[in-house]
Amino acid sequence: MKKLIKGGTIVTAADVYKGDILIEGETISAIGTDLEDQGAERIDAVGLYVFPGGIDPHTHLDMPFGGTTTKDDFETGTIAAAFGGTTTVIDFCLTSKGAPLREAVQTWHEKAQDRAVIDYGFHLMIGEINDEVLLELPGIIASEGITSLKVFMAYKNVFQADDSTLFRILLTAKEHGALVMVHAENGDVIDYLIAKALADGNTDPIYHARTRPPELEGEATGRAASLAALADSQLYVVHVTCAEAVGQIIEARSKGFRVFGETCPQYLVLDETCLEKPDFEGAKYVWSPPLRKKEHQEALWNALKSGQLQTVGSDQCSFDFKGQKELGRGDFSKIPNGGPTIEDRFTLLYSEGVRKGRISLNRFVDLIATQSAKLFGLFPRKGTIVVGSDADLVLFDPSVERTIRAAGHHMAVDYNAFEGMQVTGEPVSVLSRGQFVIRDKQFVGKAGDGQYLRRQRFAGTGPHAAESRGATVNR
Ligand SMILES: NC(=O)NCCC(=O)O
Ligand SMILES: [Zn+2]
Ligand SMILES: [Zn+2]
Repeated sequence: MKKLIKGGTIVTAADVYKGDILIEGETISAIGTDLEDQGAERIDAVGLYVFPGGIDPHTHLDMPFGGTTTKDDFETGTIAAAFGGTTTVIDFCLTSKGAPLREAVQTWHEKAQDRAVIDYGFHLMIGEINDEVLLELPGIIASEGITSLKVFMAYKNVFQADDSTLFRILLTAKEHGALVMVHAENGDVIDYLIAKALADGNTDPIYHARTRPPELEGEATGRAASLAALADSQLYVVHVTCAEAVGQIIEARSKGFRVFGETCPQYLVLDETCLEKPDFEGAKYVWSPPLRKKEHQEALWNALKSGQLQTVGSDQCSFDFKGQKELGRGDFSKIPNGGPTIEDRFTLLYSEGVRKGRISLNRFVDLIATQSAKLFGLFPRKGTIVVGSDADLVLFDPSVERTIRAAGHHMAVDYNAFEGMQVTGEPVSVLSRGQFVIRDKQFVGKAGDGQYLRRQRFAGTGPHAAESRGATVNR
């Protein structure tokens, strides 16, 4: 049945205007003022913003880490995402050294396919490079539409790859039209600092931050950018936290290199003092890279505003405080890294960004959806509101004042990292490909309704540029 969204304020990365949206099947068939019902179900959006569904380019659902597995899987995680205004997630498919890449991709399909309530894609982690990997990769990029590859420069002896692997992946990515993503921290030096801290008896959560200083994120970011430039390839730095890393990205971009950056809500609103909370509560705030001193937040907001950082991902990676974060009592290095953020990403960016005058409404949409669609090969199917695009829409009430609480959230964890924060705005209804997933703040979707997304190759470079129809990114 057709649906007519009537009288809302439509917001894209370029425009803000009052209008109606007609949905036929899974896509938008008309946009205009005073559109006729034509037998469509009428949905009143007066007083609401109508945003494109959020795209979360950075999630870890059902992911093993540090001897345990994230609490949120593709069902609970995507339900929480939908409540929060996100209609697409791109999750990291982990691989194991020595095992075929296709096995890992198959495992990730099995985790997601009967559970996701919204659409999803995968990035592929590359931990080593050898003949098998080089043989398999082009086929996976082409047939699976996995057009982004992830390299960890930290987590020594677990995920960390060496510089030669990163460089060769950058070359391969250029050849086959993929975007290389890096977790940029100097894992070797961090490994030494952790061992030293523990040997000195410094075991509390705050030492997680002290052993991963911003200089080591800046250094790794600059190194990755230099290697990308040398390879004439494209680089996306995930979860940027500090002025040092932002500076490296700005410098690389000023020289014309294709270097992009993402930050996350936790780095914009929380700071290092959270790790000092008593009774081991600081463990709730252990992310890598760590939360920084408050002064770094200004550099992040400025870079989001000016376009030097392109996206805000959640880095959703949730572990219970009880039983999971507690694995690191007496040894901070054993605290599973990550936190629950998928549900609050959208509203936090609106509330802290738009409402506090740090970014415009258009920039909000660009950061929460459009740039991710462009960088990760989903535009214009997703990330905007145009005739022919998927009807992934968020009806958002900008006037609601509320307090974030674990008691009311939909993630499967026993705490919320933003507990007690006052925010303005709330998604009221969320549609994914024309179907309500959230209607009047109630979940009405179905596990398994989310579809796997084969994504286009990276836009604008290499022999595959012509395949990426019209997708320009903010350079
Ligand atoms: N960020 C974090 O602490 N956990 C998730 C894994 C990663 O992205 O490094
Ligand atoms: Zn990371
Ligand atoms: Zn991550």
